[in-house]
Amino acid sequence: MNYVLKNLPVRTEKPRVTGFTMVMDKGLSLREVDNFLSANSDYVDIVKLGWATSYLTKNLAEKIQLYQDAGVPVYFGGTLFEAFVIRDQFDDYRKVLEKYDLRFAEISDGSISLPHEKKCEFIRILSQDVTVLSEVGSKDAAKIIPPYKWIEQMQKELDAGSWKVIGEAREGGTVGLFRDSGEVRQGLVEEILTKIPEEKIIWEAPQKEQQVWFVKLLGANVNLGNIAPNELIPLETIRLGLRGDTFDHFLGDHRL
Ligand SMILES: O=C(O)[C@H](CS(=O)(=O)O)OP(=O)(O)O
Repeated sequence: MNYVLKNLPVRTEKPRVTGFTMVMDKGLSLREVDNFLSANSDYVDIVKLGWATSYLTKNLAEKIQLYQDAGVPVYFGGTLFEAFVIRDQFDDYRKVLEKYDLRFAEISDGSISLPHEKKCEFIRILSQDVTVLSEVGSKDAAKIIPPYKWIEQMQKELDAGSWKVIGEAREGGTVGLFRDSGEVRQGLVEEILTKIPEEKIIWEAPQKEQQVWFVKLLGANVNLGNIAPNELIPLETIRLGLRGDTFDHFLGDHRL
């Protein structure tokens, strides 16, 4: 850090299991990735190449290499997995992961209808090749999944071999964990936390108010995802109580 400030919450350091931040890259150029890493590599734990943007991204292999050389793992958004599966191309998907030397993969069913047992089967198969993150929740705002179902699916996916489960919110943060206004479905989150260990969950929380809510509930080292590249240092300040939104939260008795 650039100077000393006392009584800050202790942040976990890389490689992190908690306090983990997933950034969504939706088409950065090589130069932008280089700039991003030079400013942010201490704070980013994993990068998701959002949905199927990797299909169109130029210099994809070089871009993945840039991240991986900086010690930042990369994975394709779950929508890409769904795009292969719906076309009966799961084996091709596995080959693509191998071609790009990806060691992480996301399995989701946010845009397709997939029997849950089948989703778990994909998790079991893919987790033999790579570390699997699986996403729970629908991208369809009209599809409200009750909390007990979220818990059941998260548990089964972890049992099938997922390393962590991701709570769906989309890029905008207006579905899944959140109402269409962006407000947190608080009861859902609290109920999930009664059964699923906190360190096993990555909460997609693209909006600042959502990040603040999670930091206040679970502390500086909550796992958060779908963070925009230029919002990473701002998020760190929220985690550390160095932005107005959480400034008082971590001060305790350390006041004038
Ligand atoms: O679920 C997500 O966060 C994303 C982005 S969006 O739904 O297309 O906005 O999809 P994913 O396939 O997980 O990258």
